[in-house]
Amino acid sequence: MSHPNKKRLRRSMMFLNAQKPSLIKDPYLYGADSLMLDLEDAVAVTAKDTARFSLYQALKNVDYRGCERVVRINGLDTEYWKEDIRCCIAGGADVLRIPKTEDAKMVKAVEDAVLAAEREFERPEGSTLLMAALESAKGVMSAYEVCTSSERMIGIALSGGDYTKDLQTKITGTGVELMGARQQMIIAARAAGVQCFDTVWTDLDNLEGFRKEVMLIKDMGFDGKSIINPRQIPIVHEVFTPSMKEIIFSEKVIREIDSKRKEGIGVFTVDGKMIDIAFYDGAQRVIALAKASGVYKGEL
Ligand SMILES: CC(=O)SCCNC(=O)CCNC(=O)[C@H](O)C(C)(C)COP(=O)(O)OP(=O)(O)OC[C@H]1O[C@@H](n2cnc3c(N)ncnc32)[C@H](O)[C@@H]1OP(=O)(O)O
Ligand SMILES: O=C([O-])CC(=O)C(=O)O
Ligand SMILES: [Mg+2]
Repeated sequence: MSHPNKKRLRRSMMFLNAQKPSLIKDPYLYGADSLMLDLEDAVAVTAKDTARFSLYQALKNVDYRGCERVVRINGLDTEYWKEDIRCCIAGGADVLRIPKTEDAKMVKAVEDAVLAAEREFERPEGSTLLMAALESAKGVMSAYEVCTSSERMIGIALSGGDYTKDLQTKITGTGVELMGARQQMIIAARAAGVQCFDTVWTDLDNLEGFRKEVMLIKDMGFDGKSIINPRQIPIVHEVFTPSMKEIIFSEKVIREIDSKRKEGIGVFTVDGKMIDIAFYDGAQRVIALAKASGVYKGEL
């Protein structure tokens, strides 16, 4: 099974609380690549049923205008997750985010419930995608097995709040406590051919610190970031969208490699930088990201 949306653009994945009907009505207006409607930690235990009901109504009745609808279900150690899944599939969610994922067995349990619900509500089998949040040392240690646990898996996301609790440290704002997890997760995701997303930044008014963190994770290779507030969207998009300078350089690299190959030349320079075939895929990736982000005006 290969799903057309498995690798779509997911620079910004914005959480919103499914408990508040006002929040989930028209949030696509903010322009995040994906919306993550939360049934888990943003929803008080006393409001789980009402949140699920308002989520179902929103999935059924709101036109999200192409914005991907991810739902974070409750954890597998709760009494809620099975009903969450039925409600998501009945409503037509695009992706389910599994919180606190520790191993492939947990993904398989969700996959079984999703397939049963797709049959029950007559949705195409395999149409619902999955992603897994890793929120513990054990989860991060299992990153590769989780990435390869299901054909439905789009990728893994670091969940720094719960993860640092498990590591017996805290979010410092410097990123030092998340370094090992980020490195291990991006390597696992790339080895498995799936996407990798960074954790939320909760220090809402510190937008400079946020920008630094986005730049760091972009340079590490991440595909995007979980976010919690519309103010964070333009920063993520600015950092993740290739600049005109990068686009023009990548075009030159692609064209020069194509033409030098015909002349039998393997290594040369572009704007004073050594280039050979090893740089081809990276340049193609910049152009693909520019196209997906809607900023490419060239002819490649
Ligand atoms: C550790 C974890 O588990 S993280 C995942 C769970 N957390 C969440 O889902 C939290 C999502 N975010 C939020 O609920 C809010 O942004 C808060 C509570 C953090 C801050 O709320 P506020 O102080 O109201 O933020 P702010 O003043 O920037 O809001 C501005 C506008 O954006 C809206 N807004 C804020 N956050 C969101 C959001 N995540 N999605 C959609 N709209 C939002 C507000 O409703 C407000 O709209 P209005 O001007 O029409 O009233
Ligand atoms: O997924 C996230 O980034 C939010 C979260 O649950 C956590 O930090 O524990
Ligand atoms: Mg968490």
